[in-house]
Amino acid sequence: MITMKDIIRDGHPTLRKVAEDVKMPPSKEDQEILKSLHEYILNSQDPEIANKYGLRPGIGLAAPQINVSKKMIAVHVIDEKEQLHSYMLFNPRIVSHSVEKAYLSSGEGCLSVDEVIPGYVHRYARITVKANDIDGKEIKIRLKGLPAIAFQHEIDHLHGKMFYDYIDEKNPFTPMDQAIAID
Ligand SMILES: O=CN(O)CCNC(=O)c1cccc(Cl)c1Cl
Ligand code: NI
Repeated sequence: MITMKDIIRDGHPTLRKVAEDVKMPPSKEDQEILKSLHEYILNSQDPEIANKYGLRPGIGLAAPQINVSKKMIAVHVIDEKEQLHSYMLFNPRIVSHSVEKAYLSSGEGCLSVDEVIPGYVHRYARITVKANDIDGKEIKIRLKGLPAIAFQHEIDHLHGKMFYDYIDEKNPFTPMDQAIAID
């Protein structure tokens, strides 16, 4: 199982690389890695397991964060309508998005960043993602709200981007006039 010692931190070069596409159909090894990312998030959201193994909670995880520079992400998050969004994906890419932006009013955090970096991270409010599922089948997902934000945070990891790259240092809490605040 993945624990915090497997998570690489800011400054490690892999976090700034563009990850490799995963060849389809996926190998057993790639499928195991993808499952381990998803397992970490579930474990990190279980108070007992998280406490026992000292896991920082997460709603998503990307393979580069465990020093695997391949396009794999896992997300497990409940949206504002109490709908569960749980995914393990290869090669996710945003194929279309809203003009409208959104941000988490509480800002964002990252397992690969040990300090708290306050500020609004402006992202697309709605996105359409194409990806391959664990068996290699192509899927298309439309997302909004917190799941859309989480997907953008994870897909950024596959392109060497970190959430704080978007925070305006001079005024970290710039509320973009047209942007939606998500609590
Ligand atoms: O890349 C994934 N992580 O670093 C896991 C820890 N961060 C989070 O779960 C997290 C926290 C706040 C906002 C977003 Cl969008 C995310 Cl994703
Ligand atoms: Ni992160």
